[in-house]
Amino acid sequence: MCGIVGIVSTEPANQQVYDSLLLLQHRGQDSTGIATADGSMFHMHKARGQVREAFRTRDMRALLGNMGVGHVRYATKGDAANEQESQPFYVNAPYGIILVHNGNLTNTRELTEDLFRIDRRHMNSTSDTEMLVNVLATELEGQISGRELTPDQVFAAVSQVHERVEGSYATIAMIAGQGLLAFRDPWGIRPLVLGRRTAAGNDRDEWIVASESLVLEAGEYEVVRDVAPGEAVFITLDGQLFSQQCARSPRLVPCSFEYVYLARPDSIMNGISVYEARLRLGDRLADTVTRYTEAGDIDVVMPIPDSSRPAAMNVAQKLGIEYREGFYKNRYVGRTFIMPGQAQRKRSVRQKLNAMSSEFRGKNVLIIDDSIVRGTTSKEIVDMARHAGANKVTFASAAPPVRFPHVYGINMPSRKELVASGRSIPEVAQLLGADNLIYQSVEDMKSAILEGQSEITDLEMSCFTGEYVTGTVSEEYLAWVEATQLS
Ligand SMILES: O=P(O)(O)OC[C@H]1O[C@H](OP(=O)(O)OP(=O)(O)O)[C@H](O)[C@@H]1O
Ligand SMILES: NC(=O)CC[C@H](N)C(=O)O
Ligand SMILES: [Mg+2]
Repeated sequence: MCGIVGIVSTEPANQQVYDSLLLLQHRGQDSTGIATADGSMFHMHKARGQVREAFRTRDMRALLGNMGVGHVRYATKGDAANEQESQPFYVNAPYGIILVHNGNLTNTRELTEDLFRIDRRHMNSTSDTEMLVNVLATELEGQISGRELTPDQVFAAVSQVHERVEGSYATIAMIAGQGLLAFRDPWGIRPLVLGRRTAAGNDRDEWIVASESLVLEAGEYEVVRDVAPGEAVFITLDGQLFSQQCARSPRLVPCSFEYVYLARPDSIMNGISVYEARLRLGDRLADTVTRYTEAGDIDVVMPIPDSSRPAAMNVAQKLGIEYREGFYKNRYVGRTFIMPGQAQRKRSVRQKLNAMSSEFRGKNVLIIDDSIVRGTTSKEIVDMARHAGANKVTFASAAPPVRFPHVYGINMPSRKELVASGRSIPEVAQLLGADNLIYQSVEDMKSAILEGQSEITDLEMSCFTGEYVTGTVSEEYLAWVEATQLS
């Protein structure tokens, strides 16, 4: 779950891309990069870590030109610490392409072989994004005839990309001297939204494509629409927009985990407000809590900041029990779940959260989190609550048990590390040290997220159900992922 942005402006793009990346920081903290295009010349700066520490003034000054793309990385393939695998990725032909990608390709083994043997292209990393840009380049090369690149040729190349790659990919690419291309996989698993603005005194539109709508709002762009699953959008250097459906049978099946945890609550994704989805997750969870508890079991309801706040608020309201904030969060520690490596994640939970004894002493607490994945957070939290003097600890998750690997851009590749995999709910409760553990059901999660809208009938929920929407995800593939991917 990386964050991506692309801009075709009438002014220098560097600051706009930087500002957008700051707003997408919650989607990835491993590394970041910006590339701009000044005529046919590309400029790029990439570095490890977060946006604020990665770009100095001199780096920004060198990013010339009115078109730009940016990326914040949360690695899912390859090496989180390897700068060579940070994005954007560049290939020098045809024309020169620079690409950013949010998602994860699931047929990288086949692609590695084909890219080398058939396309004779050399990959210098294990990143799936390097493969994606090379497939795009090969297909674009195959479509170009004559001296001019046409939108139809670009769209034909994207259609070929859809045929060759599998998995999830929300993608933005700059083609030197030509324009900006954005496309989304045929299931629309990862998000991508299109925006437009016309600056005062300007006679042409400026365009933005980004992972989340809050970026558009902040830049005073009007939200045009989400890029459709399988669709490609091509914006020329002078601001003309062309779009076309490039997939054979597109169907919107967006990732449920965006609504549960990943996205910022102030974003609207595929027409669904993330904040409202989280409130509704709280409503449904309250009903389940009522079924699994007795009167007197809960004195106060508490969120684990930050992501579970909306759900916890509505649980409290629906149960008619007081909402209190007993955990104080250190705002200078980033999101722990998206940090690489279990040791760092574990250390950071303690640095990030502190329990206030006055809120816990002698009380029966219902602690709400948006999800329990590895159990890193919840185990520490239950322990902290007990040390702070809690009497009875009930723990509830606004998402169902995570039992299966996520292979579409969220780094949970191995069943071994998922606390609910192969365990019953009482066994997980015991492991976390909670007196009672309550999970949202899959049906309730789905209807809470989709309530009130009719266009989407399905969500990508594989980490909860084990059902994968794309082709090559088999038991054999999952075993390979478990043996080779990051953890
Ligand atoms: O079971 P785990 O493996 O611990 O993962 C789940 C936890 O990780 C996330 O929090 P995070 O600290 O990343 O971000 P937040 O501040 O947005 O809640 C999520 O909100 C859960 O609290
Ligand atoms: N989370 C993501 O979207 C990751 C993108 C890409 N697979 C990488 O690892 O860099
Ligand atoms: Mg959290």
